[in-house]
Amino acid sequence: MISVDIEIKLKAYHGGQLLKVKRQFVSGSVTKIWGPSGSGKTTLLKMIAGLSSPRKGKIIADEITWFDHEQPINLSPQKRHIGFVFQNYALFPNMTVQQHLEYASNDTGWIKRLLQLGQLGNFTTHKPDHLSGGQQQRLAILRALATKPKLLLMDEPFSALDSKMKTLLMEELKPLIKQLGATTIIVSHNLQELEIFDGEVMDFEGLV
Ligand SMILES: Nc1ncnc2c1ncn2[C@@H]1O[C@H](COP(=O)(O)OP(=O)(O)OP(=O)(O)O)[C@@H](O)[C@H]1O
Repeated sequence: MISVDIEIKLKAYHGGQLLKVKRQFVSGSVTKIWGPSGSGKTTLLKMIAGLSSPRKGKIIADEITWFDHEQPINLSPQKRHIGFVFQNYALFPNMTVQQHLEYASNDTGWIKRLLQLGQLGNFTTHKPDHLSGGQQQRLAILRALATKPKLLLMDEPFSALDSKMKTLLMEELKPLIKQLGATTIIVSHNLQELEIFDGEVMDFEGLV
């Protein structure tokens, strides 16, 4: 269970609005986050991942405090053991597909399975600038899964994929996430595309 009770002062949204999020994410569940552009969806993911700090509040994961502004405690992203798919992929320009995955995992069987999942088996020696946008996005997803994270945060993870690839990938991703037992939070502008995942919707409209 991840318990989030935080306040974030959004820097530019209508001149500095306060975003309050109080929510529990049940272990192994999928939550789909939807809301207007600029409402703070990415910012929330970054706060959970430890890449930015809330103004106030607490984040507790399985009884371990990740963030508490009073104590103060702020665990580094490395200690939170999260898989993060960034909206802009954040790939390493000098690493090949294979190196991206080996950087995150030394489980060769798992890497092979991920390459199959993302249909990147024929591109293992390619660096990001020799991959299409959709291939880059798939690599970002595979890299996030490589560490077998218990918490998977995905920010618009399917936006660059054609509908056939999207469906295929999601169909394979669903059992894989279940196998990992990963608590999953997916930000998407298109809730319909996430239909395959059973889970609650968290609506950001009206939160700020
Ligand atoms: N670390 C931060 N602390 C406070 N505010 C931030 C931080 N990072 C970004 N912001 C501001 O928060 C607002 C929301 O940005 P964010 O990227 O979270 O929106 P979003 O809902 O993900 O939007 P989109 O759907 O367009 O991706 C922006 O105005 C941005 O400037």
